[in-house]
Amino acid sequence: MGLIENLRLSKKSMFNLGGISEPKTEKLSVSDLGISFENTKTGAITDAVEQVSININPGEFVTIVGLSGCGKSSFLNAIAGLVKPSRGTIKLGDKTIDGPGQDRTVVFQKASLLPWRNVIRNITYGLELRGMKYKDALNHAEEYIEMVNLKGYESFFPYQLSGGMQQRVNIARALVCKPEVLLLDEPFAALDAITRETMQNELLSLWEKTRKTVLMVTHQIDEAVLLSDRVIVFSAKPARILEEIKIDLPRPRIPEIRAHVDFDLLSTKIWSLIHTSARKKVDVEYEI
Ligand SMILES: Nc1ncnc2c1ncn2[C@@H]1O[C@H](COP(=O)(O)OP(=O)(O)OP(=O)(O)O)[C@@H](O)[C@H]1O
Repeated sequence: MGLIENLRLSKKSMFNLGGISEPKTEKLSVSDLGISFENTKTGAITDAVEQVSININPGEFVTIVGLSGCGKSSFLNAIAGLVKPSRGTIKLGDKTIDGPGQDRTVVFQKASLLPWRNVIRNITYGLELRGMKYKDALNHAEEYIEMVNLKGYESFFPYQLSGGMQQRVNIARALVCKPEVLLLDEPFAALDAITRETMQNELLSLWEKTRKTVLMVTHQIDEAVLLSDRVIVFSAKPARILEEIKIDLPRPRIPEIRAHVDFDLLSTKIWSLIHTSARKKVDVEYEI
C-alpha cells in the first residue's frame, strides 16, 4: 500500500490495527530534571541537563534538537530509565519512572538485531521474552512486518538486510510490544541521505496510523519539522530549554509538505536558535 493510500485510511482502522487495540496512553511529565555524571577516576562532575521541564501529551510527536554533546541523549536515556537523574522527576501518568519498563521502548541509531534470528523472529523476540507463545507473537509480528514494508523478507537474517531494512525491523520490534511511549535516539543518523528520507516518510506514515506518543532526538532540523507536533530546542551543555516551537503544519502530512513555505520558516528559526547557542558557547569558552 502506498503512502497516499495509507494516509487515506479511515479513522477507525487508524486506531484499531487488525483488531489489536493500543494501550491507553498517559501524559509524560518531566519536572525540573537535572542530570550530572561523575568521573569515577577524577571525581570531576559533568552537568549534562539542567532544570528541564516538559509535558508530552498522549499521541504527541515531540522532537529534541540541539548542539552535539548538549545533553539530548542523556535526557532521552533518563526517560528510558537507563540514566538516573540527579534532580527532578519523570512521570508517566501517576507512575514515577525510576528504571526501564515495558511502557517505554527505545530505538537507537544502530539496529543491534540478534544475528542468529531471522526478521520475523527478531520482531517476535520481545513478545516471547514477555511469555507470549511464538504462534501468538507471530500473529502480532506479521501485522508490523507489513507496516514497515518488509513483507517477503520474514526469513532473511540481519546480515542479508540493508541498513534501512535493519532499522525497519528495529522499529517493528519496538512497536510490536505496544509501548505507551516510543523513544527514538537519532534513528536514521547512520543511513545515507536518500534512505534516511525514505525512512522519514515511512515513520510519518506509521505514526499517522498508530498515533503513538513519540519523543525523538535528532540532528536533522528538517526531520524534526517534518515529523513533529512540537520541537524543543536545547541550549549548549548543560541542556536547558531554549525554546519550544509548535509545528502547526497540517496533518496528515505527506512528504511534499517539505515544499510548504512554513516548513522553511520553521526550519530557519530552529537553525538560528541552535547556531546562536553555538556562538554563545564559543564566546563563553574563549571568554569573548
Ligand atoms: N555515562 C556518562 N558518563 C560521563 N559523562 C557522560 C555520560 N554520558 C554522557 N556524558 C556527557 O554528558 C554530555 C552530554 O552527552 P549526550 O550524549 O547526552 O549529548 P548529545 O546531545 O546526545 O550529543 P550528540 O548529539 O553528539 O549525540 C557530554 O559532555 C557527555 O560527555
